[in-house]
Amino acid sequence: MTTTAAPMVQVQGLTKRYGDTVAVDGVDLQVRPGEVYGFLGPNGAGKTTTLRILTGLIAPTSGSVEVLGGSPGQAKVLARTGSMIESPAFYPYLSGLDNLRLLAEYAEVARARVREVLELVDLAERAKDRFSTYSLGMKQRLGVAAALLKDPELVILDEPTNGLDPAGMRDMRRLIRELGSDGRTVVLSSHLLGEVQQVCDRVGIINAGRMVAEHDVEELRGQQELVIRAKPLESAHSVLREVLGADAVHLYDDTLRAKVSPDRAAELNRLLVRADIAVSELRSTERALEDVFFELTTEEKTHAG
Ligand SMILES: Nc1ncnc2c1ncn2[C@@H]1O[C@H](COP(=O)(O)OP(=O)(O)OP(=O)(O)O)[C@@H](O)[C@H]1O
Repeated sequence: MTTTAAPMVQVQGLTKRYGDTVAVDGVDLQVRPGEVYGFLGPNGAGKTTTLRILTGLIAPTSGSVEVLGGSPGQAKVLARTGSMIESPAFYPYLSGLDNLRLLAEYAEVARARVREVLELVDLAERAKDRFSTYSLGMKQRLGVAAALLKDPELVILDEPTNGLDPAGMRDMRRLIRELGSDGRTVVLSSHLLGEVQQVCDRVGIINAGRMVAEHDVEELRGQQELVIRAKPLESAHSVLREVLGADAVHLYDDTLRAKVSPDRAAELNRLLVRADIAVSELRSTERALEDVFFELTTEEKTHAG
């Protein structure tokens, strides 16, 4: 665990182009010591590209990237970083144990550490079975075990639950939470909101190569809004827009969602009734991360034209 407050990862204006494709477009992000940071975005948003840059696998086109106070790929940085980017490669005919022993030897890590990481990822009992007999979840957990061999301060995992069944996902989530509570800093990418909500402290949302938001998960979850069901809905929409501003009211299925404090419910109800609108429901709710995500990514699309 690090005692300095300096960020573990500091990225500014990061851009990566492949010919005409801009995979990552001016991304800023900051990962703080000890947090589990979720890098969330739909397929093709630029998550893997960014994580590959953070681990020094590829070079950025432009922008500044600092990992653990150094440059990605530098030996002293790699020594303190563990990563699993895309599916980890292991020898199918060797056991999990022997695969890790080979890696440990290569990385000059003590053999005893192999047992420790197998325990950590809950694979000790199947350690002597061939890799090819493992379930996808076990293969992924072995990938995490490999990433942990050097006892890294920073762990970078690209879509660690991708393709796993519900039980495999649950085990992986539990493992990530354990890593986080151990004082390690974890950066993971995911296209699953629920997952990020369950395991991360902070989330950076990326869409079409651009960072659309960076928030505390609690802060996002804690945002309140009013759900209003009324007839005619369009009239209710225009009344609320007038009072609250166009940005604060959205149509969502057959309801209106207003980003206001629940204290204003009675006042808004009065206004609607006075305008001859029948209000059948008016309640406050916490905004789901999914709504926030949807709103941010569609806004971004609109801005991008
Ligand atoms: N080596 C490459 N050559 C050309 N284009 C690439 C390359 N790698 C990624 N891209 C493109 O860059 C964009 C971002 O890809 P990236 O893999 O980073 O997204 P992602 O968010 O990780 O999505 P996924 O979850 O689908 O992997 C995509 O349009 C992708 O096709």
